[in-house]
Amino acid sequence: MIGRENVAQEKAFPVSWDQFHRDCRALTWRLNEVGPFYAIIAITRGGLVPAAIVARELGIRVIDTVCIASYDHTRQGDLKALKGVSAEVAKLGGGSGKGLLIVDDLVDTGKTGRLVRSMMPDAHFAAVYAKPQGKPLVDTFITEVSQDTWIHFPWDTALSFQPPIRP
Ligand SMILES: O=P(O)(O)OC[C@H]1O[C@H](OP(=O)(O)OP(=O)(O)O)[C@H](O)[C@@H]1O
Ligand SMILES: Nc1nc2[nH]cnc2c(=O)[nH]1
Ligand SMILES: [Mg+2]
Repeated sequence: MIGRENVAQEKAFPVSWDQFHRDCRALTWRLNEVGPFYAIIAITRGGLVPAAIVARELGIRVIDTVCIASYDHTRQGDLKALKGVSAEVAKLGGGSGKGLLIVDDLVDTGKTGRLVRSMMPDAHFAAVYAKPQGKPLVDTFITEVSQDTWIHFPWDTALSFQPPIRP
């Protein structure tokens, strides 16, 4: 079990729906230069949201999932691959993943990315956000945040009252 408490001075990086949508569009502009892709593989669950946006922008209708569980809120446990890519989509990628696009919301330590890459070594791996440890695993990303930053996604958060800076 890797505890996030090992990471000193955690900073918060809240992302709104609007910002996330814009960052996904920016990611797609970059991916459009690299494709075309036969299919998108979303790493669940966080990758489902950017995968839908990227698929819409690139006109891709074949979408599969690789289901990985590792974090229990902010603590990372052992990685569990709950579901791999379907035989049909694996065939499109010729067994090595060539021409397939893997999408996730972020790479942090890179453990999830490494596992998925081992399943499809020639696939293109894109994430919206990247931390330094995970960055070498992704082919395309949009925004880098420091390793001691926790990204708060809009599907995990809600608007709430903030006390004023000067009480
Ligand atoms: O680079 P790593 O340190 O492996 O972390 C990155 C992974 O962690 C989060 O998923 P999580 O396991 O929390 O599951 P979820 O997508 O279902 O929320 C995130 O969506 C990435 O998939
Ligand atoms: N929401 C969220 N999940 C993560 N999983 C690994 N790192 C992060 C992060 O910074 N934010
Ligand atoms: Mg995830």
